[in-house]
Amino acid sequence: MAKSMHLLWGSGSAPCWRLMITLEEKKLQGYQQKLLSFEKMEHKSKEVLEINPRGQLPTFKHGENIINESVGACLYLENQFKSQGNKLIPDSPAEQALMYQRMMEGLSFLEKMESFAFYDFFIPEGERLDSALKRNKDNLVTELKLWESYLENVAADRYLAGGFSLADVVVFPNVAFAFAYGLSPERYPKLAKYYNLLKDRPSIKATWPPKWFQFEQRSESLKEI
Ligand SMILES: N[C@@H](CCC(=O)N[C@@H](CS)C(=O)NCC(=O)O)C(=O)O
Repeated sequence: MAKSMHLLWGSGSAPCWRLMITLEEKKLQGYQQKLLSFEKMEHKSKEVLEINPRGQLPTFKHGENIINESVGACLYLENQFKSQGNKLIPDSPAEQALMYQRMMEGLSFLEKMESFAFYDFFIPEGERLDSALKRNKDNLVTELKLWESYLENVAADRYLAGGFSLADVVVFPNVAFAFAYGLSPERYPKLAKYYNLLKDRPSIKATWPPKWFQFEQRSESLKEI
């Protein structure tokens, strides 16, 4: 089954990582995969563009079914392989609602983090403004405080929506990204606790990005947050 799956991915990409965690959780090891380099612009190669006209990673195919959007791919895999591996969508309506809520909020979380951490990369030199960077920083602090409150009662096997779920699949890579980029565990203790509770989970450990920083000088960019 997994042999008919093809994944093109990039190291340090949260969207790629969430899909790879899902593949592990659903016991779909053995899928075909290729690590591409963002620095070498391999995400814009013919190999990617043929499957994903956006030229983004992940690029994913199951047989003839193309599903490149990472959250869509995670939902697809959970639906196609419901009874295989770990169940990632809870049955209880209350937990399911919370899971979908946090899973989709995880996308805003990543966007806010990237808007600040990669400001210089996204905005050409002549267009950068201190005021815009400050606004992005303030937005990120507000966002991080929100997640601290969501994780108020985090404990072993009590994550974002109860047991481990697609909410964690989407959000954990963001949290790991934040700490990899220098976020202070003292200022964000609940996020740190969540990180420590999940970092050794087999699906997460097995797929940990071999390389975080495409741009070494940005590796401390969240230190002052
Ligand atoms: N919506 C996509 C976004 C994927 C995405 O943003 N990938 C980034 C790497 S993290 C990428 O390939 N960026 C290159 C580009 O957009 O040109 C998903 O969640 O799968």
